[in-house]
Amino acid sequence: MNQSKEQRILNFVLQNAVRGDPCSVVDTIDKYCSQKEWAMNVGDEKGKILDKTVQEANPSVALELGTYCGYSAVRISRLLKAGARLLTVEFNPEFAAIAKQMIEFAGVQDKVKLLEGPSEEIIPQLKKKYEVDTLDFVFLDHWKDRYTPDTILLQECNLLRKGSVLLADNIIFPGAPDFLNYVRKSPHFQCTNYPSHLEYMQVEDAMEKAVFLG
Ligand SMILES: CCCNc1ncnc2c1ncn2[C@@H]1O[C@H](/C=C/CNC(=O)c2cc(-c3ccc(F)cc3)cc(O)c2O)[C@H](C)[C@H]1O
Ligand SMILES: [Mg+2]
Repeated sequence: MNQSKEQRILNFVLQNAVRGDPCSVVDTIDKYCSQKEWAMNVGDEKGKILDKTVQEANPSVALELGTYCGYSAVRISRLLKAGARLLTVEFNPEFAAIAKQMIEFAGVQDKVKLLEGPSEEIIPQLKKKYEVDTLDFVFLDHWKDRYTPDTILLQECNLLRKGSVLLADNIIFPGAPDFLNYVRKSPHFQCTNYPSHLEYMQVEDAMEKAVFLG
């Protein structure tokens, strides 16, 4: 049975990237997805915005919603300080298996915990089952219509603290209009927009940072 695109991306990394080098894994995925097959990784242009936001937040505990192939999990975890950790959530078992191998090949498995299941089930478990107090950083890159319900759920579960940073991908394309509305209208968030382009394309896109004010 022929391979999936995600399996082809992983194989290209296993054969062309440097084991234990997260930057080479990120660059190799970008090379494959810009030259051979497009895929919905955040990519290098928006990835640089992600990098700066992560470095500014310097999180001890970070959460990612929507692991997919693990591109942004590797990209985020390479910037984490000693002892810091990234929890990344993926409910598609095939993608979770790909991402697990990607994370291990990059050598960041000690910083990244891949949680397999739907975010709406996992978020309420973070405190008790995954020993999270509050989240310092959250990257939203899963189904776009789930950004708002999950942002509300994070608040209901008391997982955000004053200064927690949310960063959302695809504000313009495919778009997350209800999320944009929600955070920009809420008195509990301070928002910043970062115009950019869709990964590997010359199509407008943007990221939105929403800092929780408590
Ligand atoms: C209901 C369960 C919710 N809870 C969930 N819990 C856990 N995991 C979840 C949940 N919901 C989804 N996931 C997982 O996250 C991933 C999903 C990622 C979604 N990303 C996009 O759709 C997108 C599209 C384009 C795009 C641009 C241009 C085009 F022409 C086409 C596409 C670009 C982009 O940058 C994009 O990020 C993964 C595939 C999926 O299994
Ligand atoms: Mg995206």
